[in-house]
Amino acid sequence: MITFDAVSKHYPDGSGVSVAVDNVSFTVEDNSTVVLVGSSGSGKSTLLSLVNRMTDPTSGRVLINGSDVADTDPVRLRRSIGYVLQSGGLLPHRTVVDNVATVPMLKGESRGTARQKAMEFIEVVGLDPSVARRYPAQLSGGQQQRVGVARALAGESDILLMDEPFGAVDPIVRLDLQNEVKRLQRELGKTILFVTHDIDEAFSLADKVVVLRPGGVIAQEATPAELITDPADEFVADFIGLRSGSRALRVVEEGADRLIVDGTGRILGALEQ
Ligand SMILES: Nc1ncnc2c1ncn2[C@@H]1O[C@H](COP(=O)(O)OP(=O)(O)OP(=O)(O)O)[C@@H](O)[C@H]1O
Repeated sequence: MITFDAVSKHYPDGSGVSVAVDNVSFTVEDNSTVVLVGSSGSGKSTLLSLVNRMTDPTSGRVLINGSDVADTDPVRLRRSIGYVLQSGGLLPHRTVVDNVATVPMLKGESRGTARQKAMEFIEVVGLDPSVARRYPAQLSGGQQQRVGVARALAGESDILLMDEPFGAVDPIVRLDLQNEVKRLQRELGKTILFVTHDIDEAFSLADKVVVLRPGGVIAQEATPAELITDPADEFVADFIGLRSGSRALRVVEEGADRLIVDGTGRILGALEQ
């Protein structure tokens, strides 16, 4: 479980400070996916970077399974947490298998064992084993992102941090990758903190969505169904697009069921009773 406990992060800004995250508290339960959404600059990436200590908070604490990350060596912490970035972050001069094997090797596995493990994760993310000997530049964008996910999984951490991981791939591949993340979460029981600008992606992946407003403040923390049926205020309703175009979502009662329907009449899902 990841716990943000009254976390703030300020950066020096000329003569004053700029507030990236302001007194944020929420938890990511084990085996669940929490998605952070919010306008640009609302502190989403900063919140992720506080978990693996790429940044330290100005005040407050981030806890993993009850232990303050401030008490863990940052390098060890980073090796123990999977991190997937939009750019993929693959090493261009290493083959796919060696990219994925990097973390197991850093953790002390022999090259042979690390490569064997890497091959397993390459298959877990749905890549053909034949891509293992290629270099990142010889892969499509979607394949590169799968390698990024495989590399994050190869650390064998329960926790995955994903910062706009599918922002640069086309919509069809993106759907595919989202389904892959859902499958991995189900099958491998991961605890995932995910950042996206895409509200459909958030609704598709999240057990819980945290909507941030400018200034790094939580506007609402809720399940997708709660956000749709009971947005906290106009900012949230506008942000999730409740009142615009084809996304004008509404709840329709159909006998005993409560269905979520979009502006074109398409049924998107059913609310739990
Ligand atoms: N290293 C830094 N030094 C100074 N200010 C920073 C630094 N990193 C982030 N900020 C500021 O903190 C605020 C939050 O940034 P952050 O990248 O967390 O937002 P975000 O919600 O992820 O944005 P985006 O959606 O555009 O990626 C922004 O105002 C940003 O300019």
